Amino acid sequence: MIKTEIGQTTPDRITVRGHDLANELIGQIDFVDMILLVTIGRRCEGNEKDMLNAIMVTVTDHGLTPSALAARLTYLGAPEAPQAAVAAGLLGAGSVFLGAMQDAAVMLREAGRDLTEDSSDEEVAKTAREFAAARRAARAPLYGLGHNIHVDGDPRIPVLRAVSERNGYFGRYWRLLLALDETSSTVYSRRLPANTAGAVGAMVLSMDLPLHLARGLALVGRCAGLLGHLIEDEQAPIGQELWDLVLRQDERNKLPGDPR
Ligand SMILES: CC(C)(COP(=O)(O)OP(=O)(O)OC[C@H]1O[C@@H](n2cnc3c(N)ncnc32)[C@H](O)[C@@H]1OP(=O)(O)O)[C@@H](O)C(=O)NCCC(=O)NCCSC(=O)C[C@@](O)(CC(=O)O)C(=O)O
Repeated sequence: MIKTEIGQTTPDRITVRGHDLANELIGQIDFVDMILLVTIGRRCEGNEKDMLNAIMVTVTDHGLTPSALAARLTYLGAPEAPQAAVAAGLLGAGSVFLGAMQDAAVMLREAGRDLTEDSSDEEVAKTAREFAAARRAARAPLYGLGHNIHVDGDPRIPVLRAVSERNGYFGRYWRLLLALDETSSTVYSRRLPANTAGAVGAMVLSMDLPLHLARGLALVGRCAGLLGHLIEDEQAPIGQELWDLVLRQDERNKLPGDPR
């Protein structure tokens, strides 16, 4: 039997996780509750909603990132297919940009396997030093650390930390992430500041949610951001200008009207 436990439908009724969509969900729960309902089969509990809302707001947009550029260039070629442009913007959400939340969660769980919530700062710092040195030796990236723009610190980190603290989710994984940041300049050629991927990874781990939600929430949130870029592109398209800019920066390309 081909089936799903997520939703069922009849001619006059749709159920989602056993709830009547029309009579129990629409107009009665919000999108963050619905995300958890379809992904893990229950609505938010305790302080989860505040955490998840903060994650969704954080990942929605970051300006002309690789994901936004991919979406707007795809939209240049296929204005009839906004879904393709959004999909193009999500395809690059991988272990380097945007999707690294999941890689960071997996790495922090591995690095913190011998730590507990009661581990001392010294134990956390020692774990971070040894783990960073081992990653360096293996030439393996420290997921959740480093940034090509926010080289002196990701402005989103202090507020995501504060959200986690006020909701009781500032635990060993957050402490380990910050300890890795702290020790990075002694292991690498420069400081690798904790970044949003690391913070979201630590938050999803601390809430004991499935790690797929780390990258998954980034995909859901960025969908809205990419939609914003497409709507803006309707009024102020940038795709052609981007293409021309790239061509012109190589003098072997000449565009109509360019000086010979
Ligand atoms: C993010 C970036 C590529 C930046 O690189 P950079 O360009 O600054 O540095 P590079 O020139 O590559 O490296 C110079 C030297 O440092 C070494 N090095 C650098 N980082 C290192 C590291 N973590 N572990 C070990 N070594 C490292 C490297 O090996 C080299 O060593 P060497 O060859 O010996 O000189 C890099 O950190 C990285 O891969 N991080 C891990 C993946 C990660 O966490 N991604 C999340 C980024 S946040 C995000 O996704 C949200 C978003 O950005 C996206 C969006 O919105 O769409 C947003 O903001 O929302």
